[in-house]
Amino acid sequence: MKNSKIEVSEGTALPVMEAFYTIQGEGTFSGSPSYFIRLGGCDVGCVWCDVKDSWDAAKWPLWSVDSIVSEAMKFPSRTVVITGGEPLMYNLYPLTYALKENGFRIHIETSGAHPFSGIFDWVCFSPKKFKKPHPSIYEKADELKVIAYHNSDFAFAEEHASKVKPSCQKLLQPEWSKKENMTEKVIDYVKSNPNWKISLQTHKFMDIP
Ligand SMILES: C[S@@+](CC[C@H](N)C(=O)[O-])C[C@H]1O[C@@H](n2cnc3c(N)ncnc32)[C@H](O)[C@@H]1O
Ligand SMILES: Nc1nc2[nH]cc(C(=O)O)c2c(=O)[nH]1
Ligand code: SF4
Ligand SMILES: [Mg+2]
Repeated sequence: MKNSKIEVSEGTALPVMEAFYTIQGEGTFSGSPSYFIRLGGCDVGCVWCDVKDSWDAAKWPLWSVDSIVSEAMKFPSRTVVITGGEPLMYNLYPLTYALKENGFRIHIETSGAHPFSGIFDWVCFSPKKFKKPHPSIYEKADELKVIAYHNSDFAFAEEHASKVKPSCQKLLQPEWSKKENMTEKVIDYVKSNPNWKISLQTHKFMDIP
């Protein structure tokens, strides 16, 4: 067995905080049954992050790529969502290659703060003010999902919208703790700017993972 640090740097073993079968709650594929793989580790530091427990990678066990894939195979959906933490902190080629070989459709949820790696069918890019995105994300993003927490987030959303490819879906998602106030603003913004759509965290309303 190789040194585990080398395995993580090569992406053949990864820290897994949790892996669970649920319904994609957000974005373009909201409502789709999906297997979520949540990798541990994030250095972005969003003040409103709903999964702060994920930040310290050392807290989470290392799983081999083979064990991640064999767990995913136990569920009926062939769509996996790789999230975190920030999944692009790792080399995602070994994991995504192995998932593809086993017939999965692969989505990612990322802040884009690290260089892009891996093979994906759908890339959800959620840029953050707390750590600038790496330029490699802009040509990869299929969905731009900006969290509306403050009024300045609409201008931040437009700044990133100007850099993604024309086919990229543009979504505004109210930050959960500010949803009473921000949902109203998001509704008004989208009605005046119809190239945007609303994304809600529907899993939280349904009280599912
Ligand atoms: C927990 S993050 C993990 C993936 C990656 N680090 C990222 O931020 O895209 C998954 C998604 O949840 C969103 N999110 C996190 N906390 C949120 C909150 N309090 N309200 C609304 N969306 C939130 C993120 O913007 C991202 O789109
Ligand atoms: N149901 C459900 N849908 C989600 N979409 C993105 C999530 C994430 O945390 O990346 C998430 C999540 O945590 N649960
Ligand atoms: S980038 Fe994602 S995981 Fe990291 S702090 Fe922000 S929302 Fe949380
Ligand atoms: Mg979540």
